[in-house]
Amino acid sequence: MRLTKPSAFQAVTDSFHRAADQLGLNDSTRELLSGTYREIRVQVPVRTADNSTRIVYGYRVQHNGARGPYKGGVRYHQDADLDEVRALASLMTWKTALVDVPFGGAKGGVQVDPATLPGAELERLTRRYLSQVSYVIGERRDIMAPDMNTSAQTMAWMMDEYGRKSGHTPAIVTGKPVELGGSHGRAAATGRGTVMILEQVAAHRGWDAAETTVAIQGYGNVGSWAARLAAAEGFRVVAVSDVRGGIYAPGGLDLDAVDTHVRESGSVVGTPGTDFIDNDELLTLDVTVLIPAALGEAIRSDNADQIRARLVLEAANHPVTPAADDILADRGIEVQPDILVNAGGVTVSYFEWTQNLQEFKWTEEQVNEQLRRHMVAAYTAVKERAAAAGNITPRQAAFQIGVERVASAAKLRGYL
Ligand SMILES: NC(=O)C1=CN([C@@H]2O[C@H](COP(=O)(O)OP(=O)(O)OC[C@H]3O[C@@H](n4cnc5c(N)ncnc54)[C@H](O)[C@@H]3O)[C@@H](O)[C@H]2O)C=CC1
Ligand SMILES: O=C(O)CCC(=O)C(=O)O
Repeated sequence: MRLTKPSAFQAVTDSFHRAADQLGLNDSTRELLSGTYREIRVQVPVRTADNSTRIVYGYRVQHNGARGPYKGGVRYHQDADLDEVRALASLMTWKTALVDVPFGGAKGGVQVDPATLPGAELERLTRRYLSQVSYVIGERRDIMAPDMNTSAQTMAWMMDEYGRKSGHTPAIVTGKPVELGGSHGRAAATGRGTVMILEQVAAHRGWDAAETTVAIQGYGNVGSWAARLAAAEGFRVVAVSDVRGGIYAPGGLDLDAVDTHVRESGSVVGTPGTDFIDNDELLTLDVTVLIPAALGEAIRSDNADQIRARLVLEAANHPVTPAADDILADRGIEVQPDILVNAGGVTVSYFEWTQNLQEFKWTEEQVNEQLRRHMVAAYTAVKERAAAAGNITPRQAAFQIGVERVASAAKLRGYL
């Protein structure tokens, strides 16, 4: 029984400790892997349109680099504090290990609501943040990428700013525009990886795609690509949402109409032919599959017993708290974990990085084929580990695999 709400970092570390118990890790290994290697907080002064200065705070947390350079996105959000960034950085360590790309784990955050930064302020903030953290990053040290409220444009500004001091260095960030050395397929990769996992589970369970209904919270980069690609594979996407609310059409959404409405109005809400639902209602719809693809901790102990989906695919990072995870497991609802489901993004980031280092471009077909190879291998490893252990969840199996690989690399390097 948990009496106080754990912080985000404590919550994701809970999964690490469960894996560490199951693997029988010794104390020094546990201490090394549960902590972070380096955390920096920087002041980011931003000159505003009225010629005053606004100070915001940015973070970069490098969690573990045993398997390769630190790797992870940068989030702009008013709640992106050090604890949240730490939590997200640690997830990157287990994620890169699980999908077997040669990176460690890191994450960045700037604690600001980007909607409050008009015009050129967002670019000035991005350049200043990059410059403040430039002492700890590098194309073979720590490589950034987009996350919530950051985009290919943000990465273009970061690459350009880094290049002012260090010379043209495309591999310093991934998720760049294709014209600047970004990889074909990176924009869609996290949503595509999510749908690859959906296909695997559906095949395993014998679900017919047309009968499989899907609700998605969040219609940004990840959620919108997951929706479009799931629909393209024949799944029935019945509900999507964004920060302003959600839309529902039991027969299936017309996603072209949704995209047109988003382009014109900035929100999914009000798409013709749909009913309004709020985000709480979306989470508790009677659907086959629920895909949280927005913020962390969307599913908590206060709403976990109302979830009616048979499968939760964690496209967002840490969308299910540990207490909610236990409730869902007790209720027989399968949860496929973030470090597997949303790993398509960092996998294609790895392909982008290698393309940049080799100064060579892959086709989109090559990218998607290699992405499928990594995603299916990771899914299969998780399924087999869970089956062999008998009584562990996919999350526990995924963490066991990730933690085992990082512990092994740390030992081989002589850290332990
Ligand atoms: N972009 C990427 O490649 C990856 C992203 N992720 C995770 O996926 C999630 C979504 O990221 P992106 O799609 O990149 O962000 P995004 O900024 O492109 O889109 C976020 C979406 O969530 C909605 N949203 C924000 N606050 C909300 C709230 N309180 N309730 C409901 N909806 C809300 C926004 O309106 C928007 O539709 C995050 O948890 C992120 O960490 C994970 C792996 C890679
Ligand atoms: O593409 C990347 O390097 C990192 C993506 C990310 O931040 C994540 O997987 O949470």
